[in-house]
Amino acid sequence: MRILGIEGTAWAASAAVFETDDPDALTSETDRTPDPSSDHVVIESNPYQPESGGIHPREAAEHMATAIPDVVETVLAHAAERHDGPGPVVDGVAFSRGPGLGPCLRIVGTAARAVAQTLDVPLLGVNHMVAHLEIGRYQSGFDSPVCLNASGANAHLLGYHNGRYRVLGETMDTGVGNAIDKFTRHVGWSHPGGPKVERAAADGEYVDLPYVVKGMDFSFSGIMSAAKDEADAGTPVEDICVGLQETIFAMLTEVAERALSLTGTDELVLGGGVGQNARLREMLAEMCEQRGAKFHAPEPRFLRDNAGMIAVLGARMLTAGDTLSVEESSVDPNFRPDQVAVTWRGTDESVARAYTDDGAIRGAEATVDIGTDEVVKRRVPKTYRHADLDERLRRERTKAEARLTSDARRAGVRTPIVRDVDPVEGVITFQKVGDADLAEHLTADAAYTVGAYLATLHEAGIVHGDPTTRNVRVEHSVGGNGVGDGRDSDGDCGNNDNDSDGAGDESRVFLIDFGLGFHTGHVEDHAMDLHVFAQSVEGTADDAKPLLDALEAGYKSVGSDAVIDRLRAVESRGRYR
Ligand SMILES: C[C@@H](O)[C@H](NC(=O)OP(=O)(O)OC[C@H]1O[C@@H](n2cnc3c(N)ncnc32)[C@H](O)[C@@H]1O)C(=O)O
Ligand SMILES: Nc1ncnc2c1ncn2[C@@H]1O[C@H](COP(=O)(O)OP(=O)(O)OP(=O)(O)O)[C@@H](O)[C@H]1O
Ligand SMILES: [Fe+2]
Repeated sequence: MRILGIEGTAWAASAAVFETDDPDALTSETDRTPDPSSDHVVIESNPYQPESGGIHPREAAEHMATAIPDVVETVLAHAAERHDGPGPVVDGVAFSRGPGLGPCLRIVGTAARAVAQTLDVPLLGVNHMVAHLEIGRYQSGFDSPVCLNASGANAHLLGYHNGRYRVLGETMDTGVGNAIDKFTRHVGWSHPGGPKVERAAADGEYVDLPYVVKGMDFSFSGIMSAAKDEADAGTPVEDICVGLQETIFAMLTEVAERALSLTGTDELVLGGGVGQNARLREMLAEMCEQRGAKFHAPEPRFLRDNAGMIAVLGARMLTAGDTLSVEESSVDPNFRPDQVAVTWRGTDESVARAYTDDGAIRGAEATVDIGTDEVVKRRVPKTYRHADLDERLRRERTKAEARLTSDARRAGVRTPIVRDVDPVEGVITFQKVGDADLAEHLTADAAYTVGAYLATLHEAGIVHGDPTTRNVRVEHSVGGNGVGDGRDSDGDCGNNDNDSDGAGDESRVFLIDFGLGFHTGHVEDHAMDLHVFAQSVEGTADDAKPLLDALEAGYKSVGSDAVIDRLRAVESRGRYR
């Protein structure tokens, strides 16, 4: 099978030919794994370089209009050389349908339709973000990895579950590359800024900048304005570049680790143009090595925007029969990866793995030793982080966790009693609560209680900061070794797994892990708590809807509708900026 790929979402006018002798290995229908060493990919790219400022959509589209026909012609000539026998030189034409800049996408779409019609071969509409992740899965042979997409206009964590790629976490404002590029424009450097930051950082000293993660979501607006302020105040630019790399990439590495921890998988792949940065790759590799997880980063030509990844995913789609008619082949500038019906993978595959409790538990942040009635949580140094940043985060979070765990209990939310705190060493001793994580026994009742608990916190001006299904403990089996009176809401001491009367069950649910929490009265922060919990449910539950309905019902039983309204706004925000 030979596929032509065409890419042109923003800056890279690119065409590629992908050829494989074993197309069946590209779908889950067979047990075979693709063998990249015997496949063949050529990529021909022509980048658009703005004269000044960032990418201008109209100029970029003009670039596509002249460059796309050339790169397509070059790779088709290559395909013709490799082709023997009758029939068309390629078996399908794959193109980036979105996300991206509308004017650029339309040119790519038109070119793809024209070639497909001339050759009389099928058209394959590829989601660019899913292509950024599938190229890493293809090359690594990993089964069901978490994928960190670190590109210009995007930044998110994806995991496959139940026929779709779920967004486990993402930027709440700009993409990671765009954030870096905005800073470099501010200091007068030409586009793209990412590689220049990497070069400058080689000669700089670390400076502290704001670090913002909320569960597996994160935001760059605070750090970017602080970086600009530092530049305006005369801090050497190379020092700010070190601060930016160390802070932003530590944030991405932390959320990637949290996604590994939440899903239980031990495979991570990297995608996107910022993935070319050696420091980011080094941090991710180190984190994975220390957790015993496997890590794969494709080589740079497959990380930055390129048609090779489009052609490889196009081949998977053609093998699965996932073709587009010309009439339905319109482009979509806001095409989200979680909108894609993943036809080339089995519905029973999942990023979520069975959870095994073997004594010492490895969370994303800490190691936790579980005793008979005590739990010792140690924030061990993370060697992938700059030592100053590491020290600051461990100290701040240990203090916040001890204080907020107690504040939350005073506000009426069940949390473990804090028995001892050592902020310098980053160690807290807690009472042991529950006998399982909510992730293992996810019921509507418990989700209702989590909703009510979060609202109670918010009413008291506290946000949890990381309310995932692994940061809620439940008393699952009566007579287990957790605390509480062992009765469910019906008072019948029954197993609660199938008991979803929507009434909640406060005696058996506990919130833990307040290390990312803080005091705030902002509706936006409150809505983010709900969003973080909802994402963790969506990433792993087979049927998330009843659980999310229960969550909201529980929230409304205590909290304000304004927060639910804001949650809707958070969910619907266009994130491709
Ligand atoms: C939708 C699509 O058009 C978009 N594409 C895109 O953003 O191009 P990509 O090639 O994935 O990433 C470009 C970004 O990658 C950054 N970049 C490139 N090399 C870098 C490096 N060594 N260090 C840091 N950033 C780097 C650039 O500054 C730029 O912001 C996307 O994937 O989000
Ligand atoms: N007080 C407690 N009682 C019972 N189990 C606990 C307690 N504290 C932690 N655990 C167990 O240890 C696991 C990890 O704890 P915790 O979430 O606090 O660590 P973490 O490293 O911050 O995790 P992450 O950042 O991945 O959420 C929990 O999911 C839970 O199973
Ligand atoms: Fe991209």
